[in-house]
Amino acid sequence: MDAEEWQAEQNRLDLVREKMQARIDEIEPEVSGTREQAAELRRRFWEEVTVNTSSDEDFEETFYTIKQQAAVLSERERRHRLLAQQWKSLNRLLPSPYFGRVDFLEDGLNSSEQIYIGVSSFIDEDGLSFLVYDWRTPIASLYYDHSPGTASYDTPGGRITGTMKLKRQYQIQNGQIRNMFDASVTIGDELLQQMLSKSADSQMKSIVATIQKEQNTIIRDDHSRLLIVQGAAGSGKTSAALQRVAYLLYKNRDTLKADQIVLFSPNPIFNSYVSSVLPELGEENMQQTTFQEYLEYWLGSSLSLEDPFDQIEYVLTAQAAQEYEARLQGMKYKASEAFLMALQSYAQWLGREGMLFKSLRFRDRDLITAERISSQFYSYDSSLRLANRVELLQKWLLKELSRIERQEREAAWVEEELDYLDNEQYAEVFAELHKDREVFDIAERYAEVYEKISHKRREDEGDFDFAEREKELLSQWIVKESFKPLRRSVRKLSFIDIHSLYVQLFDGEAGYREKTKEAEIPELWSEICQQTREKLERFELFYEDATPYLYLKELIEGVRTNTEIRHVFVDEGQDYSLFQYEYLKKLFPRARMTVLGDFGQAIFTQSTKLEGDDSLLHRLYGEDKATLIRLVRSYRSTREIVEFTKLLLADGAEIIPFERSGPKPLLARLESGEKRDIQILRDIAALQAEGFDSIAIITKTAAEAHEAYRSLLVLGGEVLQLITKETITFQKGVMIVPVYLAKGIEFDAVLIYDASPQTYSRENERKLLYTACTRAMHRLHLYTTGEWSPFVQALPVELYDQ
Ligand SMILES: Nc1ncnc2c1ncn2[C@@H]1O[C@H](COP(=O)(O)OP(=O)(O)OP(=O)(O)O)[C@@H](O)[C@H]1O
Repeated sequence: MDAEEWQAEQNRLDLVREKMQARIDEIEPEVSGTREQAAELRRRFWEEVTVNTSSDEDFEETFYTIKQQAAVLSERERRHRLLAQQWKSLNRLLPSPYFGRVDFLEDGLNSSEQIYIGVSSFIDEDGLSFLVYDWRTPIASLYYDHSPGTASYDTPGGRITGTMKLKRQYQIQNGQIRNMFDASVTIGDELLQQMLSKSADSQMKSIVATIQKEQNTIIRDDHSRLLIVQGAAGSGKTSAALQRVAYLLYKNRDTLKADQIVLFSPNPIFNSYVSSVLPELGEENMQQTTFQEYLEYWLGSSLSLEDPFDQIEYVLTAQAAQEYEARLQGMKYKASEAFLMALQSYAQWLGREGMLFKSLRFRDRDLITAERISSQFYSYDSSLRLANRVELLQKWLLKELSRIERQEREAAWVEEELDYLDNEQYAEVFAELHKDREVFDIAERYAEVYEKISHKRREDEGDFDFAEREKELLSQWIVKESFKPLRRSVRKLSFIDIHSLYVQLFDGEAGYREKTKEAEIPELWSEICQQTREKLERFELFYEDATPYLYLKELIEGVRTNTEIRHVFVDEGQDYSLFQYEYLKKLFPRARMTVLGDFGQAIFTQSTKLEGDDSLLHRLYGEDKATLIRLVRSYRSTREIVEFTKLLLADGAEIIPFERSGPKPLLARLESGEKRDIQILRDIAALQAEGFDSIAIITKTAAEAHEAYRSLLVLGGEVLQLITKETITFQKGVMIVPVYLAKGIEFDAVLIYDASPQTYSRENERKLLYTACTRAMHRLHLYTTGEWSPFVQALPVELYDQ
C-alpha cells in the first residue's frame, strides 16, 4: 500500500479518535454526575416523602409522592446506565476503533460509501453519519460474506444490492495502524494467518475481525428452531457460537437479555475458558452450566449421582470387570430413543396400574397408607394425564391432613407435649401465638364474648384468664407445627415413590415387556436389571440412568419448564444422548436451540450423530425446522498437524487445513517409562525455550494422568499442573490432563503421553486419540515405550518425523 494511502488512513483514524476522545470528555462528568445524583436520590428517598396514612386522602397523597419519587430515581438510573454503557464502549473502541472497511456502491446511487467496521458503532455529532459500524449491523455482513465485486446484504426492509469496490483490513494498536491489507478473494487470509499463529491462552479470544463466511451464517441465523453445526476439530464452532450470542443480544437488544440465553458446556474448566469472550465484545455473559449441574440440582438431594467423567473412566479402565459388557449395553440402551418410548409406555401403564406411593407416616404410624393413596389415585378419571391425577391427589392429601390434624388435637401425645413445655418455651409459644394474626383474632373474639357474658370489664388481655382456651390454642399450635413437615412433603410430592417406580422397571424381561411394550431388549437385560437395582438400593444412580430417572419423575409429576430462556446452546453436542435432547426440548419450550459438535470427537457412550440420514437429532422439532451447517476448515492446528490428525479418523478426508505451516508431528519411541518421562521433560524445556507457554501432556484417563503426574514430579517436573474434574480454571503453563477434560480447549503444544496399542487400539479409543491430538495448535508430540497404536501405525510415514 502506498505511503499516501497509508497516511490518509492514519489521518482518518486520528480524526475518529479525536472525536471519540471529545465524546468521552463530554460524557465523563455526566457519567459520574448522574451516578452521584442517583445515589444521593436513593439516600434521600425517604426524606423527600412524608409518610402520612391517617386519612384516605393522606394515604393517597403519600402513595403518589412515593411513586413520583421512584419515577425520578429510575429515570436517573436509566440515564446513568445508558451513559455508562456509552462511555465504556467508547473507551473500548478508542485504542483500536475498527478492524475493517468496505467501500460499497449501492445500485442506483452514484457514489460509494465507506463503511468502517468495529466492535461497536460510533456516530458523528450530527447523529447521522456512522464513523464506525457495529460488526453486527446488517451492512457489516458485506465484510464477512463478500469479496470485491457484486455484493449484497439483507436488511429488515429487503435486500440491498450493489458493488463492493474495496475491502480492507486493519491492525490498529493504541491508535496507530500497524498493518493494513486489501483483501481480494477470501477475507483476511493475511490477518487470519497472523491471528492463528499467536500463542494459546487460558482464555478464548473473540474472532470478530476474521469471522469466515460459513461462520457468519451460523452467527446470523435468525430463523432456525434448531441450528445444528457439525464442524471438524478446530473449525471455530465454539468461537462462532459465542459470536452468535453477541449478535443475538445486539439484534434483539430490546427483548433479549443475556440471562435468557443458556450455554451447556462440556465441563467446568470450559466455562471459565470461554467466559471472557462476550465481555471483550462489550456484552454480558450468558448463563453457563453443565448438564450434570442441572441433574445434581434436581436429583442430588436424594441420590448420589455418577458424573459423565466417572462413567467414561469406567468405560476406559474396567474392561476386565465381569459386569463390563452388560454395563456398556445398558449405557447404550438407556441413551436411546427406544428407551425414551419405553418410559412413555411405562407411564401409560402406570395410568392403569402399578403406581407406587409412600404412606404418610407420623410418630411411627401410618396416617394415610400407601394403599389408601393408591386407591384414591385410581379412583380419578382414567382419561386424565398422570400429572393431573397427581395434582388432584395432592389436593386430596392436604385436605385429609387438615381433617386428621383436627382429630389429632385430642390425642394423648399432644397433652404430653403440652406438659413438657417449660416456662420459657411456653412464653415463646404464647408470643408466637399472638404473632399469629388468625389465632390472635380468635383469642380476641373469645375474650370479647366472654366479657359480654360475664358482664365483667376486661382490664387487659394479660389479666384475662385464658387457661382453657389457651390450652386449646396451644394444642392446635403443637399439632400444626408437627404436621408442617408432612404438608411440606406432600407439596413436594414426596408421597410418590419415584425411586421404587424406577426400580420396578428393572424387574426382569417379562415384566419390562409388559410395562413398556418394548420389543427390542438388550441381550444382557437381566444383568442390566441387576446392576441398576443394586445401584439404586445404595441410593446411587449411574450417569446413564440420571436423565431417564428425571424424565420418568416428570412424566408422573408434571413437566418442569423454563419459559424465560429463549436460546439454548449445546456445545460438544455429540456427547449428549437423544434422550437428553428430548429432555432439553421439553425443559425450554420457548427456546431456539443451537447445537455445535463433531461426531469425530464423540468419546462418550451416549453420543448422538449430528448429521446424515441416520441422525435422529434433525427430527427433534420436525425436520423442516432444523438447519444443518457444516464446517470443514480447521483453523486451530498447522497444516501438518491437521494432515496427521485427520487420517486418524476413518472419514477424516473432509477436513481442510488452513494454510499455516509448522513442523510435522514428532513420534518418539523410548525404551522405558522413565526414559520417556525424562524425554518429555526435556522436550517441554525446549518448547518453552521456543516461546510456547501453554503445553499439555494429554492422557487417556484420569488414572493415567495421576500416574504420569507422579512419575514426572519425581523427575523434577515440579511446575506441572494436574487437571482433574474438580478443576474449574487453569493457568497457562504445563499441565497434565485426561483427554475428556481437554475437550473444547487448545494448547500451543500437545504431548501424547502414551500412544501405545495398550492405550489406543479399540475403536472407541480412536476418537479419544483424535480428540487429544487435535488440541494442538503449533506442535504435536507422541510417545511410546513399545509399539505404536494401530491408528498411528496406519498413517503414511511422510506425515510425521521420528
Ligand atoms: N474466523 C476465525 N478467525 C480467527 N481465529 C479463528 C476463527 N475461527 C476459529 N478460529 C480459531 O481456531 C481455534 C479453534 O476454534 P474453536 O475452539 O472455536 O473450534 P471448535 O470447532 O469449537 O473446536 P473443537 O471442536 O476442537 O473444540 C481457536 O483458537 C479460534 O480462535
